[in-house]
Amino acid sequence: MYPRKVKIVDVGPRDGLQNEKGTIALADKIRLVESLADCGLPMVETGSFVSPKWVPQMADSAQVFKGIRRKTDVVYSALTPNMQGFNAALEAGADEVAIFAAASERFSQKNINCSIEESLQRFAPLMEAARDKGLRVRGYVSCVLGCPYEGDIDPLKVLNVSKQLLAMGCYEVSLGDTIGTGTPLKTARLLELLVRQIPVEQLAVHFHDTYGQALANILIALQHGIAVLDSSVAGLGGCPYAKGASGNVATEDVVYMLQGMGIDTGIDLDKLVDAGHAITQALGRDNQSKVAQAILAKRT
Ligand SMILES: CC(C)(COP(=O)([O-])OP(=O)([O-])OC[C@H]1O[C@@H](n2cnc3c(N)ncnc32)[C@H](O)[C@@H]1OP(=O)([O-])[O-])[C@@H](O)C(=O)NCCC(=O)NCCSC(=O)C[C@@](C)(O)CC(=O)[O-]
Repeated sequence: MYPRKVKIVDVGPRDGLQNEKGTIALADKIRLVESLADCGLPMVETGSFVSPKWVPQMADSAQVFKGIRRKTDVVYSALTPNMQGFNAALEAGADEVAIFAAASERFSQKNINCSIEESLQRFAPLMEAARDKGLRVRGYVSCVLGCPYEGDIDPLKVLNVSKQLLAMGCYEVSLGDTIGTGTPLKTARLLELLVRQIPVEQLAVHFHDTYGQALANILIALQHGIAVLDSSVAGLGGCPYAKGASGNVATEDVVYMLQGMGIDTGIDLDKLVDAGHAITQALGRDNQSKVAQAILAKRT
């Protein structure tokens, strides 16, 4: 009924840190990526090559990529909105890139300054360049279960954008509940529609935990056969263009739940708790992971 093995993509160094207002030392960013890789995570979203005017915190992504000690079995990926970002990511040594579209017109305008249709046109040359270079491209769809500007989103819009990203050559689409308003019932309705038309191997889920629904929604995703989950160590994060959006579901909480279900992730939970503790200490932030809080309390 559930997948036996699940791939977790930790997006903490990108989605987790992009919204931080204060300066984060380059060394802390590098340490975070390296420590996540050391936990056994197969993929770490390491940075983003977007306009530094739009997202200043990601302005040093090239230095992060260049500074990390790499493990050969880990994919270090980057977010790229256009050719400029793609070229910079390639130059910095990203193993793969992700393009990001939305199921909401207004969010698309706020986030990347163009319509959904224009964003897809912008991605076309990037997809061609990636094909030429043999680089895999992941696709994101934001606002799949609600938009900060439009409210409810028609699941058919999510289906439509997802299919277009896959038709353009993305190997997988990650479905973003950007503001965390999804509930299990809404998630089930969306996924029932999607898995009828898209091979489940091409779907991933990306839940923010703003309303505390993320683990319940992940369980629904697993029931639909989805075996790729995005999360962020210590529950870091938030989208700068979605007011009030809190962090992604905490990786520690996801790993703990999956371990309890007998699902293999290949991740060392104790090391993960250490990684989350180190970055929250560096940021001077509370750790949002309940599991990390419990394990850390037990240790002392
Ligand atoms: C897409 C743009 C660039 C369009 O922004 P624009 O202003 O329309 O772009 P432009 O092409 O007119 O260029 C304007 C300026 O930006 C520069 N520029 C242009 N492109 C780049 C680039 N790649 N890297 C660096 N600089 C760039 C370009 O060089 C120029 O510089 P200027 O001449 O003014 O000095 C902008 O809107 C942008 O950067 N947006 C990024 C927004 C973002 O990163 N949002 C957060 C990530 S999405 C997210 O969190 C959701 C997700 C993925 O996690 C899933 C979920 O939870 O839903």
